[in-house]
Amino acid sequence: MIKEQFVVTSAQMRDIEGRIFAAGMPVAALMEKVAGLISDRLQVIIPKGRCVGILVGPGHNGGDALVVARELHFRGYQVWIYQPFSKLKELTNQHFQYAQSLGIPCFQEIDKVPNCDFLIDGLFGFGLEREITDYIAAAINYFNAWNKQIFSIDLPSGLHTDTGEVLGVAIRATQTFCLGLWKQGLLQEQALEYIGQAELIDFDIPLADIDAVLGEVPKIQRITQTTAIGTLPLPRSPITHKYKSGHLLLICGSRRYAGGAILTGLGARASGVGMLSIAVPESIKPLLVSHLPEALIIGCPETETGAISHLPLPEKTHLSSFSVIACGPGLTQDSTPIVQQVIESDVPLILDADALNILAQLGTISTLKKRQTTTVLTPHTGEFHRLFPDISYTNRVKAVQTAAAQTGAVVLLKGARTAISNPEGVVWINSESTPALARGGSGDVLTGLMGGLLAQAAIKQTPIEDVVATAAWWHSQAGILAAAERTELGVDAFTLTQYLMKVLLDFT
Ligand SMILES: NC(=O)C1=CN([C@@H]2O[C@H](COP(=O)(O)OP(=O)(O)OC[C@H]3O[C@@H](n4cnc5c(N)ncnc54)[C@H](O)[C@@H]3O)[C@@H](O)[C@H]2O)[C@@H](O)CC1
Ligand SMILES: [K+]
Repeated sequence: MIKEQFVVTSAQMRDIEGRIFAAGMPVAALMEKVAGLISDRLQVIIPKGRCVGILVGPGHNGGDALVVARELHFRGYQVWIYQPFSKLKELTNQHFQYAQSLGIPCFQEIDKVPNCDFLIDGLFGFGLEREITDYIAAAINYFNAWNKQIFSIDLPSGLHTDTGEVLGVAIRATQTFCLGLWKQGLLQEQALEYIGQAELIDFDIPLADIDAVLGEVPKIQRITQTTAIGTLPLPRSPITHKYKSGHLLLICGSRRYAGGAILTGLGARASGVGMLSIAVPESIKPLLVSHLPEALIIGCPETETGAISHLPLPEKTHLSSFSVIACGPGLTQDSTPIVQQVIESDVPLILDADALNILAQLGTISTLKKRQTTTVLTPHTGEFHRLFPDISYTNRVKAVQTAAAQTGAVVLLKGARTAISNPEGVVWINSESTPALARGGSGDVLTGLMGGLLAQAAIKQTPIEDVVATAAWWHSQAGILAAAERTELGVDAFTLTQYLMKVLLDFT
């Protein structure tokens, strides 16, 4: 396990730091170490000699900020301090006294502080307990309105450490230096606009203390390159053959949405899956064959609206001859019998897009209850709400944990911070993505990629949620690389499929 993987709540962070202090590490020493690391980072980012305003809170977040103030002062920056509180924690107060003794200008009144281009936000960290009100809220709005670069210590002040919700008002940070371990709130979608660029400041928390508090298998983990690459079906065994690399069946497309079938097929191709079969309405079979000559295209009888009416699988190749089935992209809602058929099968199944809307109409929980084998649901927020109308998704971690527990499925909730939970509540969060992916078709690509990876994983017995997490990571890394090379406007779903292979070369 690497530090970047862990995700903690404020209570867990409190417990972990409590163990460090109980073991003898003085609080002041840890504060000095942490603030020293932050000062080193700031010295690289903020040009020498510039004016830096330090916003100081009443607790140890403020203490961190005061140590940073002292250090930047000695390194030649023009530092001033804004500290509007009457009661400070003991250690924070000592640092405040010392900063004043050094002649660093300190202000208690907001309208007295001089202008400057860089602010350090040390108002609140993981000790924020309640909504921020009156003169503190006014100060936060005041500094946000400056539209200057703000560097937040641990968390942007005002964000709930666990849910990422704004407690009244919050600092809009340019960069956030998260201390020691990623706080859960920083991985929640609603916090994104306040966090800016987030980075972890590792201050050598012993793994033993983390394990003691989080347990052997931490409930919530952040997907990292290390965890994702480790789950890829690489390297291949030299004696493999096409049937040992999984056989994926995609059931997708309609006369109206032929493109969805093609994009899903291209996503599956990029996964390296050994055998790929794609069931589509007969009328678009030639189209699929032309885009995916290596795939076995199954032309299906279709309804008068051009949707698949049933699967003409010759008796010998019935559904259970496939390692995985992925169903839904471009299906339209006229293929209910197909969705029922695959749900009743005993084949590991991914349901996406229209298959999810059909599942919602059939009754999510009651329909899935019968399934004994792996099911993966990949809704975006709208589909999630239709599937689980009474689960709130403001805290997306809790939302996927609840949905997974209720259905017995692995649930992936798409978004800027995609969250994945297995039925036992073990959660993966994909913490890097790009708005470039918020386009029609990119979800189809993910479904195909995920299906192909799951089909190959069936052989290695990799936990399902780890494979789903790897698919989400790979998909977003391809989007990030494509956006870097083509801008965020240049990542259409087809282009995305081309970058899936390219990005992997950077990581393997
Ligand atoms: N625990 C430790 O000793 C260490 C903590 N560190 C820093 O200390 C922070 C945690 O420090 P604290 O636990 O003192 O808490 P914070 O500094 O995050 O919160 C400050 C204080 O603000 C008060 N407060 C909370 N909500 C408020 C509100 N809405 N309006 C007004 N006042 C409010 C609380 O009484 C709290 O004590 C971390 O985020 C990190 O920056 C690091 O220096 C590492 C060492
Ligand atoms: K802060």
